[in-house]
Amino acid sequence: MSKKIRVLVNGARGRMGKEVVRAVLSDPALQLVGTVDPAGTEEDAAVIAGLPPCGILLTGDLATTLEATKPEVMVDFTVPQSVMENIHIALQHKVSPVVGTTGLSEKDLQEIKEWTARYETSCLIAPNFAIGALLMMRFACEASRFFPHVEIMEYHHDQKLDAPSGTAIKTAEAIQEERQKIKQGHPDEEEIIVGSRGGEYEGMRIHSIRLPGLVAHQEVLFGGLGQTLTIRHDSITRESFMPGVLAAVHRIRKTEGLVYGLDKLIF
Ligand SMILES: NC(=O)C1=CN([C@@H]2O[C@H](COP(=O)(O)OP(=O)(O)OC[C@H]3O[C@@H](n4cnc5c(N)ncnc54)[C@H](O)[C@@H]3O)[C@@H](O)[C@H]2O)C=CC1
Ligand SMILES: O=C(O)C1=N[C@H](C(=O)O)C[C@H](O)C1
Repeated sequence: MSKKIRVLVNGARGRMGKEVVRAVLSDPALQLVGTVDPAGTEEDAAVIAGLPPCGILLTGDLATTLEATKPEVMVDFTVPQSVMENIHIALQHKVSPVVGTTGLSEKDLQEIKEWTARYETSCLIAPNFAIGALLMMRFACEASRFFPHVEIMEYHHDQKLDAPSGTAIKTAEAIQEERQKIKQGHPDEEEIIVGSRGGEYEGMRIHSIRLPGLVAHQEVLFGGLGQTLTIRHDSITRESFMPGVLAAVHRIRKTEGLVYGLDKLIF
């Protein structure tokens, strides 16, 4: 059997981190070597994830843990405030980040690209790891060639820190490359309550809904003459992201530079 890929999970105490710990432990080709989360150190990562102990304890400092455990890949589901520093530290240690954390700007992506070149280490930034979400984005791009009037509605749990979601931003960016440029809505429309028409990206409106009970959902709604078309994806549980995360962990070391979007790695 070929050598196992050594994996560190950053944010291992979070909703996604626990799911990733379970997924990595269930994949015989991967070896969980480290778990980091300042919210709860010295606890067994598998126990936190609801499994029998695996002997890997949570630690609080990424750089020290990278040096001690020597992973090849760091999976990061943390918070927008720390993700840039996490990526920089991992790349400095020649560890490939597989990043699901959202809230990164275009400027951030440019900086990460420069780091990947400087440290000669690949990095994946994937706003959404669910295969269905990738297809939703792809189908939305296709539809926007025929229906340039489009609004994006994203629905998430109310603990989410960033708005709009990384997926909505990626969808709008991808649609923008395909669709005819137009100004949507009535030229004289007025917002009586500020924000009613949502955020604007290149003439497209993005609406962010936050409610308990939701996980991660998105509708791309197109309007044309006498018809509408809705393309919708629902992540009902966070397991939906795991096949994509595992595929990325398996492939990231075989690629170079910055990869933005899981579609670039698997389609
Ligand atoms: N790309 C994708 O497919 C998906 C992306 N996400 C994104 O992943 C991120 C995490 O989401 P959740 O797990 O729901 O959040 P969460 O709040 O449940 O977990 C975040 C964890 O990161 C930890 N953390 C905070 N600062 C840290 C640091 N400096 N180093 C290490 N750990 C740190 C927190 O203590 C917490 O345990 C969010 O940005 C979210 O938008 C979530 C689901 C899917
Ligand atoms: O915070 C979440 O939960 C999610 N975040 C990602 C995003 O911002 O698009 C991916 C998914 O929608 C879940």
